[in-house]
Amino acid sequence: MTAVDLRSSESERPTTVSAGRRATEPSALQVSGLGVRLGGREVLDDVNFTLDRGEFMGLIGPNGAGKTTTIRAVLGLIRSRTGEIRVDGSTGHAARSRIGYVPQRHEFAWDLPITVEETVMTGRIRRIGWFRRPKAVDFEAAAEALDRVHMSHLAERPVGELSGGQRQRVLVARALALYPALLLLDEPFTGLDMPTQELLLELFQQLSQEDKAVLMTTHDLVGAIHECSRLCLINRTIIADAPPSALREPEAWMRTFEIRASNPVLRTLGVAG
Ligand SMILES: Nc1ncnc2c1ncn2[C@@H]1O[C@H](COP(=O)(O)OP(=O)(O)OP(=O)(O)O)[C@@H](O)[C@H]1O
Repeated sequence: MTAVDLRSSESERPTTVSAGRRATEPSALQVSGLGVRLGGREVLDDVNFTLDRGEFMGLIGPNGAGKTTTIRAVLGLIRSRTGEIRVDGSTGHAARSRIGYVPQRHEFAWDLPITVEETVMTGRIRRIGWFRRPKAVDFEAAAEALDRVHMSHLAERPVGELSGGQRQRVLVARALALYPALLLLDEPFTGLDMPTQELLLELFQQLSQEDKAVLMTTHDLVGAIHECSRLCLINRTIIADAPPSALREPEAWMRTFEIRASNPVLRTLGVAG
């Protein structure tokens, strides 16, 4: 059985401090020399990056670049061939169990006969303990998380009845119910209308300003350039890692997406030569 975390809800809640890593504290996430082989192919090779609290990082690359694989490796869901992953300075399972993870929407079993609130509560299952009942602090955390995604009014609704945008918001609340210091988002905007994208984007930015570290994979390049504080361009390995303002030259984008200098997307991104 998973150990129950006895911390009170007060101690779980983060204090809001200014963004940026203090000299004495480890990075929220440190990926060093990560290599992953899947199906006999080298999917990731020597991937290196760090993510500090206060940062909102976009992990960007073409289909099959290894974005989801990177997230799955950080979560410990797949075995890496080389390298080391540290969460809050630790390689242990305990640190990983406090990562907030928002999977791609289709990965969740939406036909489960449970309500929105119960779905959010599944995000705290390790803390509650398997086969134990949630306590007042768990209900408080779930309510707070639902409130942050503006879904409190649908708490009693069966999840199977929700729209795509509402489902995405529930998945975000499920991750937030754990009060994570590190939040991993796998393509959170796919198929969402603009108001829902705006709501979530604003929330992710707020979370990073609340001293959380936020990592998002996305195919919305323009959105990432405008909204993320840092971008990692990946194609099997990290090709560039910098704030968007420092990625004004087309070469790194061309290498990452394997496109020519004449590709109009470069003009859309404002990086054409
Ligand atoms: N279980 C698996 N077995 C074999 N190969 C896999 C497996 N999972 C992923 N791959 C391969 O690993 C590579 C990286 O996949 P990954 O899903 O990480 O890419 P991605 O950057 O997230 O792509 P997308 O933008 O299409 O979601 C792909 O070539 C994919 O086919």
